[in-house]
Amino acid sequence: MTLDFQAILDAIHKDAIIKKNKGIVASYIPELANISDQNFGIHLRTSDNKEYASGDYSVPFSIQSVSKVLALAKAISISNQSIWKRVDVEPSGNPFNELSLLELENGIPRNPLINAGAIVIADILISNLENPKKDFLKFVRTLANDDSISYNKQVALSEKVTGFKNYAAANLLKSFGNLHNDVEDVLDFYFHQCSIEMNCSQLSKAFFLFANKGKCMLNKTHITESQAKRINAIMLTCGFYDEAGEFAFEVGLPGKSGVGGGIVALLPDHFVITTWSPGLNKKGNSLLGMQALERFTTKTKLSIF
Ligand SMILES: NC(=O)CC[C@H](N)C(=O)O
Repeated sequence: MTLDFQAILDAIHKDAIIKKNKGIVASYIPELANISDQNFGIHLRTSDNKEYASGDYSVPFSIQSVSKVLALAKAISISNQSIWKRVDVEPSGNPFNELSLLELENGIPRNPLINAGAIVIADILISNLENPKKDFLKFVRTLANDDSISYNKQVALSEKVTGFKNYAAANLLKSFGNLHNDVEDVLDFYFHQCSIEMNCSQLSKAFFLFANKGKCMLNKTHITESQAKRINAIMLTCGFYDEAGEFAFEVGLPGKSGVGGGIVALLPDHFVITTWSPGLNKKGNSLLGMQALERFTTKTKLSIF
C-alpha cells in the first residue's frame, strides 16, 4: 500500500490548529515572545526528493537549539577525535540549561546538544574557522542549498542581554579549562548560531545529509556515513533534553527541538520531517510538534523501531 503523505500531513495540520492547548511560547529570550502561538507548519522531504507540506511551512522562525546539530556536524567534519575528549555522549536527563552536572563532572558537558556542550562546540568552531560566523552560515546555506538563510541579529542580541545562564555555563567551562577562546567571543558565536532563521522546508533540506549517509541534497559529502550514524544516535538519545526518552517512546526517530518551536526528525534512507509550532511544553519542546510527529509515525508506521 502506498502512503498518501499529503493527506496525512493535511489531517495532522487540521487537527493541530483546532487544539486549544498549544503550549506556551518561550519568553526568556524576549524577542521570541512576539511570535504567535497560532502558527503551525509541517514539511516532509523523502529520500527520493519528493516534498509534502501543510500549514505555515514556508514561514521562517528562530531555529535555536536545532542549530546545535548543524554546528556539531561542522565541528565533526573538522576535528572528529578531539571533540570527544571535551564533550561526552550521554543523555543528561536534565533541562537544556542545567549546570549542576557540569560542575560535578569537572567541566565536561554530558553531550553536545545541551547548552554547555553546544558552547564547547562553538569554541571548537571558533578555533578552527577563519571567519566563524560567516563560514558557519555558509555551511548552513550550502546544506540547504539556499543563500537567503541568515542570522537574526535582534534575536541574537536579545539572548545576549538575558543569557545569564549561558554566561554562567561558559564561565564554568572556562574555569575547568574547557573553553579555549574568550567567553564573549564564544557566546557571540553561540547566540548568532541559535538566532538563524529558517522555515520548515529549509530545515528539511539542511538535515537531509543525516538521512543520506552524510551527503547533502546536492550529493556532496560533508561528513562520513559513520559520522552521520553517530550524530543520529546523539539526536535520538539527547535531542530533547529531559524528554529524549519520551520522544523516542512516542515518535521513535532521531530528532532535535529548539525553543523557537521547531522540531526536525528523520528516518535514515527514508525522509526528513520538520514541524513548527511555537508553543512549548514544560520541558521546552514544541507541544503540538511532538504530537504531530507521534501521529505521523503511528499512521505511517515509519520509525526506527
Ligand atoms: N533549547 C533551546 O533551543 C535553547 C537555545 C537557546 N539559545 C539557549 O541557549 O537557551
